Amino acid sequence: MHRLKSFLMLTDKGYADLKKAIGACTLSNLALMLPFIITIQIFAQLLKPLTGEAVDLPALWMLWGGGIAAAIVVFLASKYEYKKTYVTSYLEAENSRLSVAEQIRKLPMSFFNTRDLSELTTNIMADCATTEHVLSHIVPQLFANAVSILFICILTALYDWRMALSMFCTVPVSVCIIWGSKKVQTRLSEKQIEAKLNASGQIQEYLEGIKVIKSCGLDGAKFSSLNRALLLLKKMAIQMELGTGIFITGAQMVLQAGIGITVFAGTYLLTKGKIEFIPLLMFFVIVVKIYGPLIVELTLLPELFYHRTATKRMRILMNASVMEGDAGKHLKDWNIQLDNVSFSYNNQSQEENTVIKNLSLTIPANAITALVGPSGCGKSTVSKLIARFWDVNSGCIKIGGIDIKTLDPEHLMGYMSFVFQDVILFNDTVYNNIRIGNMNASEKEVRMAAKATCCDEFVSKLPEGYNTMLGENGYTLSGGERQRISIARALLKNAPIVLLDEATASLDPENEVLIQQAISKLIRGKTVIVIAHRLRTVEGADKIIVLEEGKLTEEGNHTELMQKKGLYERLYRMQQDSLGWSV
Ligand SMILES: Nc1ncnc2c1ncn2[C@@H]1O[C@H](COP(=O)(O)OP(=O)(O)OP(=O)(O)O)[C@@H](O)[C@H]1O
Repeated sequence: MHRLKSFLMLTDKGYADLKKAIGACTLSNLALMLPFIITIQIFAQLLKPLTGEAVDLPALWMLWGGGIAAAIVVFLASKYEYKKTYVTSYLEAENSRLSVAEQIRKLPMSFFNTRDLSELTTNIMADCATTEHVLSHIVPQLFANAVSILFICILTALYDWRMALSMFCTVPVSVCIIWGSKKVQTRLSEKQIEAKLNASGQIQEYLEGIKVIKSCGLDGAKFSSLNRALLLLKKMAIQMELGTGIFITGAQMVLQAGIGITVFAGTYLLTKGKIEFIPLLMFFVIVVKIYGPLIVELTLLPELFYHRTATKRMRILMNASVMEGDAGKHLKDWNIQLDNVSFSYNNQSQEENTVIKNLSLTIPANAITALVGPSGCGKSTVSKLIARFWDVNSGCIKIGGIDIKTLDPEHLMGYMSFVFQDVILFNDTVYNNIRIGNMNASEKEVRMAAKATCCDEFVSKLPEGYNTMLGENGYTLSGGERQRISIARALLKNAPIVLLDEATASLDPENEVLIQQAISKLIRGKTVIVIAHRLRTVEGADKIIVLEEGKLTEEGNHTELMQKKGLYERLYRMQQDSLGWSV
């Protein structure tokens, strides 16, 4: 049973509930036998005149009474079963969705590098729905049916083992057929799930990229690749149905041969005088009745195989090791130090994969440090490593003398504010989008942060001011407005370390002035790391670190670096020249 818990990835409560659901389902199945047993008894009474015996009327009335009582028991047992199977399975599905989301929050970014959004959405929605279905419609029924069948098998065997043998002799053969098809079904399930993921990925890409698709005239090409993905999905779904259908139908045919064997064996025993007519009739009624649950059992087993395949990715996700660390260690000094750090995104040590190479540098506390260098030199990567989005492959990063690998990532994040070029806004009100920076902030503090970052003026023009819904990723706002909201968020968080990654790169001069004003309020008295392409914007930084191909090449302030006449000076001059460029 414990294997079932890990197979279905259940929580402790979910596992306890599943055991209750199996018990309730078994109880309900056994209760359903009561009317059947009573009907047989009534039947036996009514047929007595055929053998010259008299009908026992008081016994018959008792049986009618028993029938009514059995109906009440069936009703109560079904109600209990419903509550225990369906209600608890939906609760458990909700829990498992939450635990997947919780796990995703704790996973290192390296985990996401090999997975796309549609796969993770499938993990949270479809895989959890599969578990929900298995919990509500498969496992309890599978176990309960098995118990009921075993119960009837024992009862009939006690009465007449020869008839029991003829009734159940085909069961092991048909179960073996289904079990033997496990490999084929797993392969078909894998292919179908792969096709499903591919199709949902294509749909997502098509919808997300609709602007580019239209502007580049890719409608035809992109639509045909989406079309191909959907056709493949259809093909795989049909293959899956056919593949499963062949085995299930084959197993059912073998199973139902048991009815013929029972009739043949019963008739043979009757002609030899080894069984009486009425018991034989009862066996015939039982055999017809029992084959219903047996057929259901044969169709439920393949669903269990499918579930195993469908939840493979979810299992990998839930078993992936999360980033850990101490949440109780407090940082008191914001001096950041990188000691001989090397890093590659795919965790491989070959030179061509290494993005950061034996990098040692110091980012002084309460000062502005700029990371500059040619595109792809590793500026953003360094900032991601400092925030522990990824762990370094070798060397170490210390903040205030403490290795950040020993700190809980969420705890570490509490010391940092980020302003990225790509602002992520949620489909919520302006107010709540700012408050994300500090969920404990009062309304006054949120409004103050919005005013300080020049959000107030555009928010007051929105139809419902701070209560205006922003739509998915704030599509109703301009780039500059979105950026100001993200700075308001960071200001509200008031973290001692601020990371600015190309925060003003794509803004027009008017917006840039507003954002510079907002940023200067945000970074006052903080340890600031600025990543910038336009060197003009970091001329005033206390320290400028120049990177090239993941290595430190120069460091100093603007004047010192200009005097060195190295890479920085070259890049600076090139950018100055390009200012005169026009179309
Ligand atoms: N998630 C990722 N997975 C694999 N490689 C990555 C990933 N992110 C960045 N890289 C690679 O790492 C290298 C450094 O990227 P990074 O974004 O740090 O450079 P950058 O200096 O910030 O560039 P830019 O100035 O163009 O933004 C690049 O070669 C890039 O292709």
